[in-house]
Amino acid sequence: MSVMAPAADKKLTGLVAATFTPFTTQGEINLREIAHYIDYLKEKQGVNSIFVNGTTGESMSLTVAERKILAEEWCLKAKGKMDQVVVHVGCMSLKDSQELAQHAAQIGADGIAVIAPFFFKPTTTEALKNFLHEVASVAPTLPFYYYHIPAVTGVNVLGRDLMEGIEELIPSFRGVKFSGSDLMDFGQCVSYSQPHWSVLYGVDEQLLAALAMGAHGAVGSTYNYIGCHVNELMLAFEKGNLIQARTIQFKVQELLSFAKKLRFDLGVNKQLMNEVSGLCLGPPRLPVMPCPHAHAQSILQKYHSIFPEC
Ligand SMILES: CC(=O)N[C@@H]([C@@H](O)[C@H](O)[C@H](O)CO)[C@@H](O)CC(=O)C(=O)O
Repeated sequence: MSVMAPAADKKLTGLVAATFTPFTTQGEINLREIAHYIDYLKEKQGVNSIFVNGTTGESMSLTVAERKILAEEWCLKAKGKMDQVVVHVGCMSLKDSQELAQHAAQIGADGIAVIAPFFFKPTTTEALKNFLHEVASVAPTLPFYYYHIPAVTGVNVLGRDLMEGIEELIPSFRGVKFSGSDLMDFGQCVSYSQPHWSVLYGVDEQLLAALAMGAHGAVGSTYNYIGCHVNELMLAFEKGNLIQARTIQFKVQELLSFAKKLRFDLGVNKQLMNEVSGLCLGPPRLPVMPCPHAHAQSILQKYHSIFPEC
């Protein structure tokens, strides 16, 4: 594999889809769907950046080898189509994370992100920072993002505390993907952030509140299938049309609260994407269970009743 030139350091903004990992019906990674997936996001959803191998991509259920093959394919097929491909390289093992970070640099990713390890959890901010530093230091030319998702990791270090002095430790630090609902911490991250950093929000059902706090963009799973509507939300907010922005945000909430009553997990989420997009992303991988047909159908019906065609 040839080593690519370091990615240009562009600020990550706007709507970023956290992609699902395509699997065959036998549960193997399905690379053939990736090019179609990218076209779908760009043409039908107006999404121009992707966050791959994250939570939605079931990274923790993939082998390191699978994650490399997937990252390579996403970067290759996104070339000339997507503005940015950020590869999540977080693992429970520091060595695995470093291997994936080096690999992301070799394949021309635009950035890497790292989640807090959550089996042996860092018990202090310093321990978490040291872990992130060790990963970032093997790919020093790649913009580095901390992936904050405390409800999943159980690591409750505040984003703002993590940011304190971080650039001295990680010169490639470029921001946080903040998938938490603590809007005070989020606001403090934005207020502390440097002009070349991005603070992106990852709880799709309350994006508007984060925009009011100054979010530079949004990363989420639902942007795979409601991206075009959320783009309108962001545009309305930018233009100061809060009524329109709120109307769209309330629709997102209506869909998600309906889905949550029917056990909205990754299996259901992925099936909704399959149904809406017509792509063949397959089932999730165990331990995530496939979505029962009846659930998928009623959520799909709700989706169509709330969101007309883009
Ligand atoms: C816990 C979780 O999966 N959160 C999602 C959200 O997009 C979430 O699906 C959405 O807000 C619906 O609850 C993202 O923050 C995750 C994400 O960006 C990723 O897959 O890396």
